[in-house]
Amino acid sequence: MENENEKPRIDALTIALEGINAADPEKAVKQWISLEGDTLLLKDGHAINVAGNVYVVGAGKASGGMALGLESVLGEKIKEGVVSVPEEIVDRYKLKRIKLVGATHPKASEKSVNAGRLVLETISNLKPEDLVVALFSGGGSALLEYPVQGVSIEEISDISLKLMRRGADIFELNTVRKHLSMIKGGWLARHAQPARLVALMISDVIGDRMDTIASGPTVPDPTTFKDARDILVKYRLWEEVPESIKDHIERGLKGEVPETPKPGDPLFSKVKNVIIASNMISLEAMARKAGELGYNPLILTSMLEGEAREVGRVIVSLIKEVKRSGIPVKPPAVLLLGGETTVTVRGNGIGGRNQEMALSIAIGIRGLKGVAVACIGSDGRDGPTDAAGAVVDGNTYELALRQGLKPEDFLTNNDSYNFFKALGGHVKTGYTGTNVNDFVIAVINQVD
Ligand SMILES: Nc1ncnc2c1ncn2[C@@H]1O[C@H](COP(=O)(O)OP(=O)(O)OP(=O)(O)O)[C@@H](O)[C@H]1O
Ligand SMILES: O=C(O)[C@H](O)CO
Ligand SMILES: [Mg+2]
Repeated sequence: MENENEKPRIDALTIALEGINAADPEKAVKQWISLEGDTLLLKDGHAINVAGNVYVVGAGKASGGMALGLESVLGEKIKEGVVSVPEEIVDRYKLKRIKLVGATHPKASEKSVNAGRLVLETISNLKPEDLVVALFSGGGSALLEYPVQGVSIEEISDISLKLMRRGADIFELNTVRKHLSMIKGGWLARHAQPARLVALMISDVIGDRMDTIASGPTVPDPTTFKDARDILVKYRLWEEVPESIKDHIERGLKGEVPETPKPGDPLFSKVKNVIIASNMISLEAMARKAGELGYNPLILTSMLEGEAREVGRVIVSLIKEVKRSGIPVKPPAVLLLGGETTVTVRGNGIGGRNQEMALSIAIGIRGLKGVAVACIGSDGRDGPTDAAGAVVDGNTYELALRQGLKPEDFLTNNDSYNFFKALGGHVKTGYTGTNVNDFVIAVINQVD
């Protein structure tokens, strides 16, 4: 019967929206900070005097919403601010004190350097009583840059693209970018001296390493010029990099140019870095919502990685075990996973890692009663499509066959978008304005 899956589908979507809501940039800032007289209070109890001027800087796809939240808390306290966002959304937020500048992502450009120049100018020649509030989120590395002397932004964006295409992960990519920048890797914090600095971050990085989020402009950098060189060697790019980049890294290796500021550097005694939204924070919010809906929630991970279709098969095995033996959690249950899978695209179809995972799960849960799974990209864009992801249940497979759609064929062709377009099941949120990676919500009732 179909209606036994209707409620799980609706509940899966309700829970998913709770996860996106928990990562809302404006709300997250307002939940994390408050102003009492001349004291800025953080949710973790940290208190900062704001008797001096307050300057705001930042960059990232969610940083416009963060700026909106900050203005509503600090208002007139803010003397001035510059935050870099994707040029497509630069007019989306109406701000009074903070200037949004449009730059480019995922490829950095002169617009990113312009934003970098404005940011550095904003926090130059400050006083000890001044406060800098930094707002960083995913996409910040491309949106904000100020290259080291002698290296061009084109050279940085070209080597970044080559590293991505050769499979470098975000930690490796940002290790290289930190060593070619006057902002990344803690340099922004040094530039802000002698003012105090609070950095609020929305994490799109698996494991939430703060030195990697937007390449950590305010965070001590444990990586070195040697790490950067080794990464370029690992991806067979050391012989290909422009002379300017090779020369700078070699001078860094010889100590002729300064290393990025390291953990333990006294400058960070006046810096406070906090993550105000992340995949785990959203998973915890979704677990609370699942509990309110009467389910036993279980968070399994916020660090999910691997080939989407294979990860889907593992999730199917977890669902079947819950139904069969109530292990690791008794039904009615909700399993919650987060992270960022990958897709090796071989076919000529259209899709995204969340839609592909949902299709793989639909194949595996065929015939299960009372089971629905939603796979969602929190930024609202799954792959080059207008869907955030998809929701499937134990009937999806049969429904597809009845319409002459063979799920396995669409999976083989990496054509998940067209599968859900034909059958239904797309989740469309529009651009959410945040990015804390992907969510999987598996709702499991015990109806048989
Ligand atoms: N036909 C397809 N089917 C499944 N996945 C695809 C397909 N085409 C592209 N992809 C996947 O979509 C990914 C790009 O998705 P997306 O644009 O959401 O990137 P992202 O990592 O989320 O970047 P951002 O942080 O900017 O959102 C690629 O890494 C690729 O693996
Ligand atoms: O901009 C970046 O570096 C990535 O989105 C990780 O935060
Ligand atoms: Mg995305």
